[in-house]
Amino acid sequence: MRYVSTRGSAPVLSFEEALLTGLARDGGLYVPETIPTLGTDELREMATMSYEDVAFRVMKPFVGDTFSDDEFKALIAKAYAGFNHTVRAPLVQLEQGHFLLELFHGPTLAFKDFAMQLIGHMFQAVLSRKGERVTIVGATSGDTGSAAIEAFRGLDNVDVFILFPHGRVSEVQRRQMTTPSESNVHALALDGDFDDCQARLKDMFNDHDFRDGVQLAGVNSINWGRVLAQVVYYFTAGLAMGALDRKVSFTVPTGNFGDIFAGYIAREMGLPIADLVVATNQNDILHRCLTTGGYHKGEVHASISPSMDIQVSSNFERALYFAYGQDSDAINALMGDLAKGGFDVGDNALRDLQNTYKSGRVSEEETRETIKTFYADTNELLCPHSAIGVRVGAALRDPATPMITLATAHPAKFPDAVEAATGQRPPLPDHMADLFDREERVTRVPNDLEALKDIIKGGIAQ
Ligand SMILES: Cc1ncc(COP(=O)(O)O)c(C=O)c1O
Ligand SMILES: N[C@@H](CCOP(=O)(O)O)C(=O)O
Repeated sequence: MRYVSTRGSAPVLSFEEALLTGLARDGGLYVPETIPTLGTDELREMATMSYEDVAFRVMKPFVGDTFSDDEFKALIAKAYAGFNHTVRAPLVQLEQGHFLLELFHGPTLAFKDFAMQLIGHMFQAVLSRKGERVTIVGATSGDTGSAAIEAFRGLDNVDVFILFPHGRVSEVQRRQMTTPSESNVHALALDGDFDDCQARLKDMFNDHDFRDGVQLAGVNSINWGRVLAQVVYYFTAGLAMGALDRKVSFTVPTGNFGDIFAGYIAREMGLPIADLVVATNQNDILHRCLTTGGYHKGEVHASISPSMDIQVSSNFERALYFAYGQDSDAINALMGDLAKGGFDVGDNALRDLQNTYKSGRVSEEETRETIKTFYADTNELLCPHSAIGVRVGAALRDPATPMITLATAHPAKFPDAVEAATGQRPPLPDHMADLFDREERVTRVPNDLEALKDIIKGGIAQ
């Protein structure tokens, strides 16, 4: 399998190279040159397999010969051994025809663990084989950062620097990033919003001297490995719901568009999916774009679903690339316009996007109301991001097609918002029970590329 950049002029890479490269050298995102498909017989066999066995079947065609089959199976087994649920991603029925896919049973309580735990083990295997070390820099609105730190803490061939927007993540999220004591972990609180963090990260990748000098690597969904690992749970959930005999739909709380794009890949691979529904919070640029075709940047408004406080949605570039028939010239033009403020999607591409994705938007008040009603009806707590998915999923579902809404984080990561809506404070699980007693270590950093580069160069282990 070969990987090409959405912008068309970066080298074509193998899976191993794409994993270590992160952002393409032309500023684009790597995508597989072709999307492999799985036949009905293979899907039928997968319907009764464990999460790990499905993961192997789904990812193997993309990974090629980077790992032997036995090595790849062992990496997958290690990745999910620490999850706190035997089926890894359980489905819970919400109401007739509407199901919740719980993706928060990993070590940091968010869906990011599914991919991050796996690519952590993949990085270790590849780096030890090559005798190389890398500097991972990540941008986070809260969950990618904690998952990355958990996956890479204490490794001696990796330094990990995480940029998060100062004051704009939940206290639990912040402490997950600032309390690990390993010297290869560096939590950087940036004066800005998540879009600033992600923009500075991409600036670092686009500064080739810096990137080569520090052996920069990325574990955001910039990295194809992240998106790939997230494709798996669409298969386990869809097949468990009988997707071979009837289509199923998914609703996905969305910000950087990596998770919903993984659903698109699952559908292209042959999983019978009816609707893929994008659910946004008040930062609704994706919903507006899918509705009107206009993608114009505004201010990021802080919300009670902070992980989705995003305006410049990185993976939307991948979606546009396919909507424009893999035309990298078109993507270069759109991304050039985005740098100046925004763009309008062409008519054909917009039709394609609208055939591929549906969308809905949920206000702050509606999010609180959904958490409250859900608690009153079920006695269960929902995280604000998952609540946004549940509300949009319920509104847009077709009664004849099962709807699976992704529950992307555990309510205990957002206790203030959940308590304000329900009066109930969700307790942290045992392994994090002393989180508020642990000492924090964080560097406050300016939204300034040169300053950040200096901080990172100075922090790398010699
Ligand atoms: C809890 C939670 N829900 C939803 C999202 C949005 O996912 P994506 O950025 O893949 O669209 C995020 C951030 O990635 C998140 O952390
Ligand atoms: N919501 C994310 C933002 C980064 O997304 P990624 O999928 O590109 O890593 C977060 O929690 O950090």
